Amino acid sequence: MPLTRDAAVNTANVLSQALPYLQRFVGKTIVVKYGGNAMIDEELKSSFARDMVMLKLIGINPIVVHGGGPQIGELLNKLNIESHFVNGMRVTTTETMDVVEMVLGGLVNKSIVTLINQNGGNAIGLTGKDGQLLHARKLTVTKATPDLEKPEIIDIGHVGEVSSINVKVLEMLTNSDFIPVIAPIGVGEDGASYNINADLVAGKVAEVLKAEKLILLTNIAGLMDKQGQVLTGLSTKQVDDLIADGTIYGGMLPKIQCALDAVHAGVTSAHIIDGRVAHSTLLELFTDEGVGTLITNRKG
Ligand SMILES: Nc1ncnc2c1ncn2[C@@H]1O[C@H](COP(=O)(O)OP(=O)(O)O)[C@@H](O)[C@H]1O
Ligand SMILES: CC(=O)N[C@@H](CCC(=O)OP(=O)(O)O)C(=O)O
Repeated sequence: MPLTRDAAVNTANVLSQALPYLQRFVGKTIVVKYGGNAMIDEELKSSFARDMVMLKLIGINPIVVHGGGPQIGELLNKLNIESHFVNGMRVTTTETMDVVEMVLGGLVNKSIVTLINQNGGNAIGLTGKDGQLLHARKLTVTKATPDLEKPEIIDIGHVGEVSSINVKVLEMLTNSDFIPVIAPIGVGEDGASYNINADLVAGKVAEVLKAEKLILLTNIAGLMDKQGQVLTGLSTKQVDDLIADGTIYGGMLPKIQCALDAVHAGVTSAHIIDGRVAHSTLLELFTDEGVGTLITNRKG
């Protein structure tokens, strides 16, 4: 349907208002973490894919890292395997690791790649095994005990952290106009698979690429205080206090940790935004309002 004159003028105004942001971000790399909880319905998934295609077309370099926690949980459920989490990380037995690899590297990765390609982009899906993109080592998780000198070490199985990233693979793809879509599975020195929290992978990718922004799309309006108000412009000290008093828990723990690590390592800003809002990435990048929690490297 053709636009009315008013609607057409409005569209032109919106495009024109985006000009200063375009000037700032063209040529820059933006790492977007697409959480499994933000993959709600087909329309929303399609709006995400269109945003990535549009960024690439206008000369911004999007790198997608995806999650898929709820999708893994669904298949584990069908297989009668229980899900357990420690500090927001899935306890990953050998049996669970197989399911994680199938769901993330197969189902979820290929559905995002297909959507981007259907919308006119050129996406290539990778797990950390492809081109040895993500080298991983076992993650050590500790729990405080009354004896502060000796925290208890908890074994959560095949859960990893990124030890190094083969940046050449990403550079090769992005220089050839592809959009990399990365599933958070790492490879150990012995070739073993590691399940890595997708937020942590996105944060590390943003760090090594010296990205302009790390955008974390999730299923909540942002980082909230106890009253449910979205918090923004937080310092490291404030975040530590919010973790200590239990305001930040579960899946928000790795998210906030990787956002802080990324900005400390030189990423200009990290954003935790509501992936349930259509075109939330474009709103965050190209409007003054923004749509979530902004974290920058502020001391205090
Ligand atoms: N302070 C907080 N503010 C907002 N969400 C929080 C907070 N603490 C914990 N959460 C939880 O973290 C969840 C987001 O993490 P997670 O479910 O792992 O998302 P994703 O799948 O997008 O990575 C929220 O839905 C919320 O339940
Ligand atoms: C170790 C660990 O917890 N890995 C995650 C990987 C997927 C993920 O991070 O998905 P979301 O971003 O959708 O939560 C998991 O198994 O659920």
